[in-house]
Amino acid sequence: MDVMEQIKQQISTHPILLYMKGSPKMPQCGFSSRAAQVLMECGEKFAYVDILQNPEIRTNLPVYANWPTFPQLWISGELFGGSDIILEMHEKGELLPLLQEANKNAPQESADA
Ligand SMILES: N[C@@H](CCC(=O)N[C@@H](CS)C(=O)NCC(=O)O)C(=O)O
Repeated sequence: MDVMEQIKQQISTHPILLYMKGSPKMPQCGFSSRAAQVLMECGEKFAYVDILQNPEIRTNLPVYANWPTFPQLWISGELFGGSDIILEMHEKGELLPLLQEANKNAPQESADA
C-alpha cells in the first residue's frame, strides 16, 4: 500500500492515535514520553505507531499533516498537535472529554496501529 494511503487508513481507523518515537511503555524521546504519559493518565485506550520502526511514515507524515515534528496526536481523524499542546489541553481539562467522546463513538483496543 502507498504510504500516504497507509497513513490515511491509520488515522481513519483509530479514534485516538499517537505517532511517537518508541512505544508508550518504552518511549525513545522526551516529547513522546510526555505525550504518551498524559494519554495513559487519562485512562482512555489509544493506538500508537512507532515511527522509528516505520521510517517511511516518519518521512511522509509531516508532509501529510503539515506538522514537522513528533509526537503527533490524532483524535477522530483530526490532528491536535505535539506534546506541548497535549499537555496544555490536559492541564485545561480539555483532553479527557475529547478522548472519551472519540472512544465512545468507536471503541477499540489499545494497540500498535
Ligand atoms: N513542540 C514539539 C516538539 C517536538 C520535537 O521537537 N520533536 C522532534 C524531536 S523528537 C522531532 O520530531 N524531530 C523530527 C524527527 O525526529 O523526525 C512538541 O511539543 O511535540
